[in-house]
Amino acid sequence: MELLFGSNTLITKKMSQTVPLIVRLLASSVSVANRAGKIVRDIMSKGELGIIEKGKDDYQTEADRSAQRCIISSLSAQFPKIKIIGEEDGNENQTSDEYLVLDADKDILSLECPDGLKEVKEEDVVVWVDPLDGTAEYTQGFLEHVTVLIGISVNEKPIAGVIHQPYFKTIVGNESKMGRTIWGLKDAGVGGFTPGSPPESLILTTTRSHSNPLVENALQVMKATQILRVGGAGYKVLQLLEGKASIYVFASPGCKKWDTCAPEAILTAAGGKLTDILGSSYKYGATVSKPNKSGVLAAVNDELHTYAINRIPQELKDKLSA
Ligand SMILES: Nc1ncnc2c1ncn2[C@@H]1O[C@H](COP(=O)(O)OS(=O)(=O)O)[C@@H](OP(=O)(O)O)[C@H]1O
Ligand SMILES: [Mg+2]
Ligand SMILES: [Mg+2]
Ligand SMILES: [Mg+2]
Repeated sequence: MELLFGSNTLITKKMSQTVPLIVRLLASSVSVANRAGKIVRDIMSKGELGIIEKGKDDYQTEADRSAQRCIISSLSAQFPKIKIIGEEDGNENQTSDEYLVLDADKDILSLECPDGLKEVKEEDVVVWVDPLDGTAEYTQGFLEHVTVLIGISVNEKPIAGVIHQPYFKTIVGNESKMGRTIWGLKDAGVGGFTPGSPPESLILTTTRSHSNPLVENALQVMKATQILRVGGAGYKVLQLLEGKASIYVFASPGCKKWDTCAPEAILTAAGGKLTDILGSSYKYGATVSKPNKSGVLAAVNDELHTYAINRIPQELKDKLSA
C-alpha cells in the first residue's frame, strides 16, 4: 500500500512515527513553499497575472490564488486537524491534486525539536499563510521583494516559520538556481541564509507602496542615516536578518497576521523582536482579528527595539491604539 505513494511520502510516513509534529510541519512547509514559489514564477513567465483589486492599493493575482491553493491543500492533506488561515478568500475548499506536495524537507526533519514543543498537538496549532507577500511589487516588477510566507503559531505565539523568496538567484558553478527558503524554529535556530550583523549606522526599512503621513512621522523621529523603502513584510524582515537594516517601522494599519506570523517567528528565533508600535505583541490564535491595527515595529535586538519604541511620539501611539 505504502509503495503507491512514492519514496518521499514513504520517508515522511516513517518519520511521522518519531519526529515531533512541529518539526514535520516545518519540514512540509519548507517543501510546499518551494513549490508555491515555482507557481509564482511560472505565472509571471506566462504573463497572465489575472489582477483583481480587492480594495484601495490592495491587489490579488492568479499567483496569489494558485500559490495559496497549493499551500492549503498540501498542508491540510497532511495535517487535517490544524487550522490554516490564508490571505486570499475563496480558496480554502478548492483542493487541487495538480498542486499537492507531500514531501518534507529532509534537513529540517533532522532538526532536534526543542523540549517545550515536543508534545504540541494539531489542535494547538494555527498556520498563517501569505501565498504572495508584496503583490504590488510583483505586479510592478520588483520581483526580489516577493516572498511566500508560512507562519506556525502554537497557543497564539509564532514559534516557527518559512520565508521563501522565489526570485533569489544563486550561482553554483555554471548553473544558476532560482529561489531560496529561509526558516526559523524557536529555541532551535534559523537557516537558509547567511545571518548578517546589524549595520553600524541606523538604517530603517519600511513600506514602498503603502505610505501615509503617520508612517512618515514615525520614520522621521528615528534619526536614521538611511531609509530603505521595499515591498512586503517578509522582505523587510529578511533585510533585518541579513544585516541590511536594523529596524522595520510601519506606523499604520494595513498589515495582517499572515504578513507578520512567519517573519516574527524567524526574527525571534534569530534574537530579534517584532511588536506593534506601542511595543505590545500580536497574538496569532484562530479567532484573533486579522488586521495588525497598531502597525509593526521590528528590530534585530531588544536594545534597538526599545530605542525605537521610545522614539515614537505618544500622540502617534494614541492614534494607532485600538
Ligand atoms: N494600506 C494597506 N492596504 C492594504 N494592504 C496593506 C496596506 N499596508 C500594508 N498592506 C499589506 O501588508 C503587506 C506588506 O505591505 P508593505 O510592504 O507595503 O507594507 S508593510 O509591511 O506593512 O510595511 C502587503 O501584503 P500582500 O497583500 O501580501 O502583498 C500589503 O498588501
Ligand atoms: Mg495582499
Ligand atoms: Mg502580505
Ligand atoms: Mg499576500
